[in-house]
Amino acid sequence: MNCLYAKILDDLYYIGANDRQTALFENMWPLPEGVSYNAYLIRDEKTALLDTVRINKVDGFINKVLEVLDGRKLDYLVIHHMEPDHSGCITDILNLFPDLIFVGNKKTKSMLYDFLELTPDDDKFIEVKDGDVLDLGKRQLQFVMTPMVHWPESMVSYEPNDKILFSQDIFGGFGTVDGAIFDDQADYNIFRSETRRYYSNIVGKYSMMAVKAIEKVKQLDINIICPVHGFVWRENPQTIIDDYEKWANYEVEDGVVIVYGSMYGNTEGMADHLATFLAKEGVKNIKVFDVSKTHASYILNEIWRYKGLILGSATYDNSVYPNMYNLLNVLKYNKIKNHVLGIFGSYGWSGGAVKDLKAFAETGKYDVLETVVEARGTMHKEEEDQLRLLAKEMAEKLK
Ligand SMILES: Cc1cc2nc3c(=O)[nH]c(=O)nc-3n(C[C@H](O)[C@H](O)[C@H](O)COP(=O)(O)O)c2cc1C
Repeated sequence: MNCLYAKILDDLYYIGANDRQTALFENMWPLPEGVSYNAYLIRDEKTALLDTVRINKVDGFINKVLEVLDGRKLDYLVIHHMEPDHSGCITDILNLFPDLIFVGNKKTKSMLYDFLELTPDDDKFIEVKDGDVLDLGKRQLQFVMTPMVHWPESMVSYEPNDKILFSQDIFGGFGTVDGAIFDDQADYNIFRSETRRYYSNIVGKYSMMAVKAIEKVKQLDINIICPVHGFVWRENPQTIIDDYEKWANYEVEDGVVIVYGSMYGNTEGMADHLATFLAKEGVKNIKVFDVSKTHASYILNEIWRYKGLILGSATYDNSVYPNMYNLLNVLKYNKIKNHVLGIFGSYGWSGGAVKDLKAFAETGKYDVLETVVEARGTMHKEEEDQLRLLAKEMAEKLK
């Protein structure tokens, strides 16, 4: 039965599960490299389980919890986050240890009823607020509220003796933990893109709240970060703090993402010409995506990374191409900032795509390039020259 287990420190254990079976996280985001659900168990004068895993991994998880408890009962179940990928086994754990005491905040308590129909008595639920401490014996857990990162009840806890942050979704990423549970056992560069894809698609829209949460946890002296997805950071926790801080502040690198929506190749041809012109202008990182082919989560991941964004669309029923419309919505609700935006498109008779792209540009905080290129049918010499100009304007902005 799949279940991962590792000793982090004396009487502190990682218990988690790799999920390579689920195709789509939240039934939306592709998981080609899987995802891990991480929980932690502290064996002190009191025992405490920090979160659980998704229900599809319940059997292995329960076995491992029992093994690590080694005959002891579970005193506390700390719930940092009620999303089902972490709360999925709560009822099973409660069935095993009916006397356990839940630890959560006010919102957690109501969610226990909303999602699991659990109504613990007052003496079976410790309601914590910012700064409250749960004493386990040698170790304590100090709670820090991190609302909307990325649910209202989300909170983290800090263990001051060993300087450990149990950070729930914050500092997590997609990708299974393949043998290497700790950051010093693996090359993070291999996982960075999947971590950014997790951030940009799952946490990104709450970036304002993420900035606040990161500011709060940065006040703590941290040696180890234990998130609920991905590595345990014990060698270089600052690496993931720096990455998250950068992404939450929409800090970007030089480079351009071109995304196009095209049925018969006219818009695609413009995109390829534009990429060539950008390269000639000396732009180094250029990525071109067909909006109908690449899942929006990958496109958003690259947009989150690079400063330049150029959107091109064929006209479809007087409007922007439907799959591009979907991406525009993704960009809108993620409140993308710090980007230079270019626009191009193609139409057959009365147009519509470029008009819609221009209207989209006004909905966000984009630095919109002056040249907008619109071809009737295929790109002609005039549009080719305009695309060259558009590339030049973008390159100038990246200098
Ligand atoms: C299903 C369909 C619907 C279209 N609707 C419109 C339209 O409403 N207005 C318009 O000007 N052109 C319309 N066109 C024409 C395309 O926008 C035009 O052929 C464009 O060059 C296609 O670009 P592409 O080769 O990148 O797909 C439509 C084309 C198709 C195939």
